[in-house]
Amino acid sequence: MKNTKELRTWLDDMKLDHPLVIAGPCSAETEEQVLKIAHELKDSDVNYYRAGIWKPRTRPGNFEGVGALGLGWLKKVKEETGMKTCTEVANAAHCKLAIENDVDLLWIGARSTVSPFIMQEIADALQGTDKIVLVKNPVNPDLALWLGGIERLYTAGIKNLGAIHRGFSTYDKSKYRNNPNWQLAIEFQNKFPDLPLICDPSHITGNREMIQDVSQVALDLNFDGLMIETHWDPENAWSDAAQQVTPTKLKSIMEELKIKKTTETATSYREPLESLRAQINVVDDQLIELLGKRMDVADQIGALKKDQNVAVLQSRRWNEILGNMVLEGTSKGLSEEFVLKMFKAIHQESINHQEKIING
Ligand SMILES: O=C(O)C(=O)C[C@]1(C(=O)O)C=C[C@@H](O)C=C1
Repeated sequence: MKNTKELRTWLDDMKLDHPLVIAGPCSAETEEQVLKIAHELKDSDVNYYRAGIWKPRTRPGNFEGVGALGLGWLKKVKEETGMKTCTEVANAAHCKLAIENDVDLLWIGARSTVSPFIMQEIADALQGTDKIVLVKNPVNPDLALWLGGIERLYTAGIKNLGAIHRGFSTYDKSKYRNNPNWQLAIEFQNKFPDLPLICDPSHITGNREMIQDVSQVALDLNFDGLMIETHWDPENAWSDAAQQVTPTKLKSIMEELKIKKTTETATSYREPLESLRAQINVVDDQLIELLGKRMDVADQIGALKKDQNVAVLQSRRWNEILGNMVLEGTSKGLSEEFVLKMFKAIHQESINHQEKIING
């Protein structure tokens, strides 16, 4: 699959003056709940009404969705409000039922994207469909697996495609339910700048208080739209209660979001930008030059260690450097997280250099 402008035709054809908005409850619970939320969202920026019908849960025993019964409720949403509808599909049977019931947009969840078998089964079941199909990232930060899933659909003749960034599972404690790992989303855009990319701040945060901020970051990073779980009574939702917002809150989130231009041609922007970018280029060259010098010194230490039969890893020295650099870095306005990440990468490169000297 190659990047082409055609990948975004379905989105361009909608001629939206705001990001694409997909909203609705995490799960369809009752017909009354589905319709009540839909009516509250009818006169808003929402383009597609979402509701999970089949819910993959981490552990058995939780509410696993109402199943095919909910498809009739989504049909009613369309009849009564005119909003288009969408739901998650996870196997061939779901795809068949969703298409038969005229669901407009289907998404594939993170737990399905991880499995090439499931992705192929879904691609075969949807062969040639003109429905929009969005693929959530796999639970683990694996760009190739994510793109591979999308490619399976593309090869099956599905051309109205897109991706949803819902964050990545981590074992580390973090303020997010699923780590946004924005760098990976940036790499995704570098490879496929025209493939529509939607952010799911509900699953990234797991916490309704953080949805506004994460949505803003997504728009600042040129995401094309947002999928936000919305419930008329979030606290009592049957699934994901902590991350759903009310329809009123969703509307205020949309109003407060600052939508920025991709770029600007005015000289008042271009001229100072060019001069600042020239400065960045000089500093980047210096950084590379210095890193090269540091590795030369590491090579010399490596030769010494080889000579004296000493181990490459020197934890005490290494921890001393890390501690000092975090202090230095934070005093210059750098975050501890960044300093640690950067020096861990430098240390790894230094070890690789010494390994080559010692064993090469
Ligand atoms: O000080 C050393 O012994 C080094 O080899 C240098 C260095 C570094 O790059 O700073 C590399 C490996 C060690 O684990 C500790 C530090």
